[in-house]
Amino acid sequence: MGMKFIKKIPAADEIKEQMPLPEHIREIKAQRDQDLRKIFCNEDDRFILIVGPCSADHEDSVCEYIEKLAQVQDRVKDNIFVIPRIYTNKPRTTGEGYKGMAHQPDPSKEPDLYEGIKAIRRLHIKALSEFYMPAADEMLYPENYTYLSDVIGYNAIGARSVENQQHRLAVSGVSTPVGMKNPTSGDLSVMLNSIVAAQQGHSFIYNGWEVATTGNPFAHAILRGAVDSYGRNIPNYHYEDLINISSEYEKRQLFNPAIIVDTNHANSMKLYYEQPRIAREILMSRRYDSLLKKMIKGLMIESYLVEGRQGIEENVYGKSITDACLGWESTEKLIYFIAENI
Ligand SMILES: O=C[C@H](O)[C@H](O)COP(=O)(O)O
Ligand SMILES: C=C(OP(=O)(O)O)C(=O)O
Repeated sequence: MGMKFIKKIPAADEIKEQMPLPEHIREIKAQRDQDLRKIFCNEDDRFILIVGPCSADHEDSVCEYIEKLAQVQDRVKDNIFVIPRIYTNKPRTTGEGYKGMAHQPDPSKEPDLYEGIKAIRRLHIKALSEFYMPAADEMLYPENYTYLSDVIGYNAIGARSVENQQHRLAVSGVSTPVGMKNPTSGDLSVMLNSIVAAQQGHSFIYNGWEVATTGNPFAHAILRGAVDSYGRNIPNYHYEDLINISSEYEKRQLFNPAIIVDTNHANSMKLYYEQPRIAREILMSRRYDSLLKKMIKGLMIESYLVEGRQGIEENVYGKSITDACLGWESTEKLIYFIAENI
């Protein structure tokens, strides 16, 4: 077997016991989770913004970013529900490159998965305890979800994982909203089928247990654009796309139909500075059509303290080492614009 067993990682219960979420924060989180579910049930018409760095690479810069976001959240709280992105696992197209804090708690050092698991739990607990906003993360490794299940407010299943059965079944056992992204090919039936699967209960093997789930009625769609067989980008945020997708989605008679639009990735062709323009266009489409107004519940925006991206060795504080992000000033302006124009 070409696999070396390096270290036995303690089970989630053990790590949670060592690093508990304080009781009063649990209550705040439960309230915030309840508020978010109400948005998905159409009982609250606030617009969701899932916003933050492409990857949560350093605890200090990510927390500084979220502190700024919390101040803005306070000013726009009547119209906008902010979910910070704390993305601690990164899927990679070829397997090469930084795979997130879960792999490398210090991006300049060698991978250390045991320290990584503790580092990502520490970061989620710190951000939640200081700023009271449960964050979004990508459920890249379904088996690792248990290490964070009490702290995360929103999960996404990425474009490279959404057709995978274990991801879909794991989502069926999550009680907070989970966004299922369209796959990189753009095939919408894959995304819609993943929602069908996640909304039903299943029995399967998970972390050495036979488990049964009841289905997640808050599994929904995230549109992130696509790439064709020649590597060209095909956005899916334009008015006609949104109308077609919303009608297809409605036909399936799923629980709580909802769409989040990712303004970066293949929608912006990874041109991070296009995100404000794309966000404006989506707001306009939403205002124009009542079905879109109901279905499009929010946006996902990639943003960090400093705009753009850098090589992992460059060490600019608060600048992305994965995909290029919008800088803080443009992000703040964009959030206020959205708050005034939804
Ligand atoms: O969001 C980040 C990236 O788009 C995703 O992880 C894939 O990255 P890569 O194509 O640079 O590997
Ligand atoms: C990896 C991400 O997205 P996608 O799965 O759409 O590529 C992401 O949102 O960081």
